[in-house]
Amino acid sequence: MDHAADANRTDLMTIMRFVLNEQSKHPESRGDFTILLSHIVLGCKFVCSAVNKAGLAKLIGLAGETNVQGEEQKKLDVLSNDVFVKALISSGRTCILVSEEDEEATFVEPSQRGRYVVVFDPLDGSSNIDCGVSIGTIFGIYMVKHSNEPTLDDVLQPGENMVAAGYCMYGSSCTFVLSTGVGVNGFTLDPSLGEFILTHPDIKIPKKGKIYSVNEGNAKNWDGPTAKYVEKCKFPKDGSSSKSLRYIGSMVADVHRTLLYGGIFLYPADKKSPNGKLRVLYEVFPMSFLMERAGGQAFTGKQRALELVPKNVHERSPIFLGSYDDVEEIKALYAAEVKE
Ligand SMILES: O=P(O)(O)OC[C@H]1O[C@](O)(COP(=O)(O)O)[C@@H](O)[C@@H]1O
Ligand SMILES: [Mg+2]
Ligand SMILES: [Mg+2]
Repeated sequence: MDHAADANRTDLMTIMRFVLNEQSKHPESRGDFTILLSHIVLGCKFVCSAVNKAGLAKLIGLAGETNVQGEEQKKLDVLSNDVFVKALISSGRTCILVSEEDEEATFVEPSQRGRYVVVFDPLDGSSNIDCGVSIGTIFGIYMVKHSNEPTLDDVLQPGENMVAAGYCMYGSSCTFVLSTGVGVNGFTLDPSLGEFILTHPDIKIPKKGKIYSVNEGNAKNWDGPTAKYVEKCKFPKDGSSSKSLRYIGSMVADVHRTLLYGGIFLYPADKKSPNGKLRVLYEVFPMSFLMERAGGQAFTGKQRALELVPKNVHERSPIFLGSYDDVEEIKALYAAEVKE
């Protein structure tokens, strides 16, 4: 490494410096959010390190348990969940936690309680763990209404009430993407410093993209608008070029590529899964929040995704998210179906 050049990088913006700068814009702030975020970041670094040495440390394979969704839990799912639950509770800033891996919401003891609700998917893309393909962590943060008496209503809020959302992708590099409500910023972990550095300031998704991302193996069960949309991507009739298909099967990685390159990510409803597969609170909402803040859109097939009001913590929803113009097209197809 060129240390002289490194020393000259006076603009090195670490994620904590970034959040402290944001905090200073709100003189009334007590710094609670900054502390909460520092614990989430620490959890991500811990999981990143475990993911990197998974094959060596015998962390791949099944843990022998099944989670509430009936899915087999991988060892890394279990470990990541433990890491985030401990990191979040020990921040002293959380009140209620909802994890993909836990059946019920966790209400934090009054002595350790703070003002935030955190919903999270500790490890997204589990099916890609054993082959070393990109996986991630997704989170969304709400403010509790009354911290003295937290109830499930504090969790079952529409996504537009979130105060922040983000994800960390454990890929060829470890990337943390965050929105605290205005704009979206991306940070890359410098392993030699152990710090996330701002590398993707003010991310804006291209207005239209050249990529669609969907599990085409489910095509025989799709509804009309989804089938028509994918057909248009492959065989456009308006003279435009066809779109390329890219599908990793880890939402974090598929959404990250969509955010940076543009295009659309679809996990639609189908005849076998009328509510789709992805979970509203800790997959659909955080990613929809980020997409909208980056200038894109997120649609369920019926409505703007962030306006959904979940009725239970593990509820699922179809989701179409990405570039503004691409989502407009699928919205038009669903609107036309209603008129037919
Ligand atoms: O294999 P499929 O049905 O295409 O599903 C892929 C989707 O499932 C998920 O892996 C579900 O997430 P988990 O691994 O957290 O259960 C998403 O990341 C991804 O978008
Ligand atoms: Mg997931
Ligand atoms: Mg998961």
